[in-house]
Amino acid sequence: MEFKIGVLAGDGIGPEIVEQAIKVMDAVATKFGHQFNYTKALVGAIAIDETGNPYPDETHQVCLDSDAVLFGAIGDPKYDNNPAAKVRPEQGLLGMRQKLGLYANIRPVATFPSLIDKSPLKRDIVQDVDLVVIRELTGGIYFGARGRSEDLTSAFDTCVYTVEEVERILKLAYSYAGKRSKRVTVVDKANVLSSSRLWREVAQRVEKEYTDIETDYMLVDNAAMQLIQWPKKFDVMVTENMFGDILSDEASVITGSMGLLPSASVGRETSVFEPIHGSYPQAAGKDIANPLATVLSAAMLLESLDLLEEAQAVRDVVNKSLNEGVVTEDISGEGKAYKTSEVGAWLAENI
Ligand SMILES: NC(=O)c1ccc[n+]([C@@H]2O[C@H](COP(=O)([O-])OP(=O)(O)OC[C@H]3O[C@@H](n4cnc5c(N)ncnc54)[C@H](O)[C@@H]3O)[C@@H](O)[C@H]2O)c1
Ligand SMILES: CC(C)[C@H](C(=O)O)[C@@H](O)C(=O)O
Ligand SMILES: [Mg+2]
Repeated sequence: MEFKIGVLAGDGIGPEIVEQAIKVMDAVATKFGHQFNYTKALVGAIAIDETGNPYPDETHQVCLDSDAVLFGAIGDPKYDNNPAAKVRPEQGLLGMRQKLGLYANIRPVATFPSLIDKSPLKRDIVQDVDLVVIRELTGGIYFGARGRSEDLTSAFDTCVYTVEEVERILKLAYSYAGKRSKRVTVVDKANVLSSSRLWREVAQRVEKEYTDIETDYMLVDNAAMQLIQWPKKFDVMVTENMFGDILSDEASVITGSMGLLPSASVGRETSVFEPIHGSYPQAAGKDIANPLATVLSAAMLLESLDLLEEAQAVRDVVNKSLNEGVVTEDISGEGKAYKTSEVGAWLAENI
């Protein structure tokens, strides 16, 4: 079969890691007799440099015209270190999520058996963890009114959620839980925030529609602690935009590296598949970043195209590379550290 894939590599390590995922997708295409037609488009700092816009209209059109989009990462220290910058790479990512209506970000976190000892957490804590963070992606404090007082002595950000936004993400989380171990943990800060009290009110209503699913409510500070103390307690964790951002980075500690966690951003228009990590500027151009989060995002992309066997082949070859120690420096420990490009080539050869 033939598919149109939008490719938004972005900044920093973005191009290097996306290149490896494409090698793997091309190997899948050869093995299974498909054709992936890639269209590259600009996003982030590189898009600002070349067009002045972090998410140009042409890029949006490429996303709309694609069956799925593979995304690398955005972000550049020249903007991070300049709080006064008027246009920022992150606006490209947020603009894309908003314009494509990508309201749900699905971030699976599962232990890789061969990496158990790479986690700083104890073996019995990380063994057999299999959870998914479902992060609301187009609402909350990321998209509320923000600004600065006229005399510049204060600034504000606003966290707003509507009943409809909360209901929509909760329903997606419950339908996910229905296919898994039937447990949902709703994470909020309902003891303080009125937006969280709205979440809890809506959740208490939605919960009643899913009588076969067990619901827990947990305050986010407690959830941050329990996530690394007893991660096996969680199956589907659903939460608002900023809490989900923070908790999923925290969860990467369970697997052993930020370079391992993939995600799918789904919603109204074409879905986008993106590693949870950023542009890791310290590693840009050095061929050392772990490409597996992006390769596993490509596996989620294949799954979204109903290419289930193909997605499994990608997961299998990733596991094989981990078992055989063909890995980058973040998880190589005492063993040989392979280059980003070497890992990509090995995966493609062994698919
Ligand atoms: N989705 C995105 O595009 C995205 C996500 C997060 C951060 N950012 C942006 O990225 C820039 C850098 O942010 P940051 O340093 O806070 O976060 P980051 O995720 O880029 O890096 C944090 C740390 O995680 C590790 N890491 C990340 N990716 C890795 C990989 N593939 N292999 C091995 N180790 C990896 C490294 O130790 C790195 O120092 C900022 O401009 C930020 O806004 C973008
Ligand atoms: C870069 C930033 C805007 C983004 C977010 O906070 O959503 C990132 O941290 C992520 O997790 O994709
Ligand atoms: Mg993040």
